[in-house]
Amino acid sequence: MNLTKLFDMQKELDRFIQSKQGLEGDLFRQKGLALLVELAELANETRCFKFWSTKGPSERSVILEEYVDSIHFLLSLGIESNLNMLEEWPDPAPEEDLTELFLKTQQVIHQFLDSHSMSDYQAVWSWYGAIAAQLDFSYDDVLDAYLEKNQKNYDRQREGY
Ligand SMILES: O=c1ccn([C@H]2C[C@H](O)[C@@H](COP(=O)(O)O)O2)c(=O)[nH]1
Repeated sequence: MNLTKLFDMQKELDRFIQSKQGLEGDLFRQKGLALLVELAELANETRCFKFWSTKGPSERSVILEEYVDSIHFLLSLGIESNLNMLEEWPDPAPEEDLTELFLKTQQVIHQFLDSHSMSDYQAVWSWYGAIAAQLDFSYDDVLDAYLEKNQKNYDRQREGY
């Protein structure tokens, strides 16, 4: 999937949020922690690791919205570190069960937060691609949900979130 339009939309949204909140400067570390939190929220909605519970996962739409919250912060981190020239979503990492995918993704996010490198940034995208595949989300599903949540984020700022 081509990422150029998403980077452009994210840049606009970030600019809007920062001006609304009266913020300037580097928010890389805050956004890094935000991405780790969103990843954990996503894992929590899938309930993939909750061997002690018989309750099933949340509704698909809830899981998809959590997924695209991560995509917002992943795009935003790319913009903060001038890596938004990445044009295509890198191929997904190999299939594994969801628990393993969440652990690997968390690991590569930490690596990227330390290195700021393009290769680690691409690796984070690859692991998110593998999570999407495992959850049966197509690129179109992700794109549509991103567009919807992007709009919701503007609305929330306007309503004083
Ligand atoms: O600089 C920012 C800050 C927040 N968000 C978006 C990403 C998520 O969709 C949402 C997270 O909000 P919470 O519901 O986790 O508060 O905010 C951005 O896109 N850019």
